[in-house]
Amino acid sequence: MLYVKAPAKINLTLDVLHKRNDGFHEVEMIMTTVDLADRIKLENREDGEILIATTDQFVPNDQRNFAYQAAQLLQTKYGVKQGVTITIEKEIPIAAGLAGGSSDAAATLRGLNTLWKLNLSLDRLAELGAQIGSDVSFCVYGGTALATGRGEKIQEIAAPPSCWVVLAKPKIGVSTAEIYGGLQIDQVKHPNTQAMLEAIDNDDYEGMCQNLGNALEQVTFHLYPEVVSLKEQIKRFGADAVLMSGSGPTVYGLVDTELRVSRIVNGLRGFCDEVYAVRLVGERNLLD
Ligand SMILES: C[C@@](CO)(OP(=O)(O)O)[C@H](O)COP(=O)(O)OP(=O)(O)OC[C@H]1O[C@@H](n2ccc(N)nc2=O)[C@H](O)[C@@H]1O
Ligand SMILES: Nc1ncnc2c1ncn2[C@@H]1O[C@H](COP(=O)(O)OP(=O)(O)O)[C@@H](O)[C@H]1O
Repeated sequence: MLYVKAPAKINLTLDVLHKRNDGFHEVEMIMTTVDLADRIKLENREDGEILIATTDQFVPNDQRNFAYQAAQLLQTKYGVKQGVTITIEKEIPIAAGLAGGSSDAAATLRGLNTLWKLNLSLDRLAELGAQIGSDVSFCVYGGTALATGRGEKIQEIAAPPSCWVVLAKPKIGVSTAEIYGGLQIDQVKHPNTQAMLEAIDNDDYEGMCQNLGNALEQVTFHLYPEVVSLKEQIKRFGADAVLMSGSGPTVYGLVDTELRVSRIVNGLRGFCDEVYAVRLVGERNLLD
């Protein structure tokens, strides 16, 4: 039996460059891990079955679960005869832009690599992860990275300046496919990825705050105006900078003092039920 942690990610930048012939979009994103994590228990089964148990009734408990797909991929690629019971204690909100499902898949890949003694490299696990979803490769490594391609090409970068992150998720679930589908490529507002890379490199908190940017905001904001109001609230209650993560609808605020974190969290009471005060993890492997 083995426990693995599956942390959420946020996007510090998300740029969309163009639409590809395979239907995906070419992206350039800076992603970083935060210390809000699902907990996954992996227990060997001699009957070869893959079973999913989850604490959240809205998470699928069959082949649709990305953790199931991760286990099945390892079984078929490497002729594994064992099965596994995967118990997912869900902490990361679902369909939120925080890569919860992708991180569960990545943690399952890492965990089963150990439990089933497969001895695969992280690079190989990340390659396999890309077959499940574009965000899984990043989640295999965690830490902070520049992700390109459809999101699966990962280049590790330094950890961003340490700070608090207030995450707020409105009561709506967003479909990533719908948001990419609504994007008009000639109207994209491109973030300055280079400036963000420089800010991170220089451990420059203000520079990081000034250069947050997400090309998908305009689509999600148009479809769900409540996300715009939430972003305004977080800013008004004192965050240094605010951005939507991924395709949304979660919005996060960066703050560098604990006192202001509680002010924002208290201020959001009544506007938003799902609020989390977390920290950037930034570096790889701090959570396992
Ligand atoms: C927007 C981002 C940013 O990190 O994250 P989330 O909001 O999901 O957390 C990712 O690009 C999401 O990655 P992920 O959620 O793994 O997406 P996938 O399952 O691979 O794709 C779901 C659908 O989104 C669209 N898609 C996804 C990635 C991409 N580069 N271009 C796309 O057009 C496609 O329509 C695809 O069918
Ligand atoms: N382990 C899982 N946890 C959460 N959602 C999952 C999981 N496996 C599959 N899903 C499906 O993935 C969809 C996207 O969820 P999630 O990964 O939480 O969001 P996002 O892609 O916005 O980061 C959900 O609607 C759900 O049906």
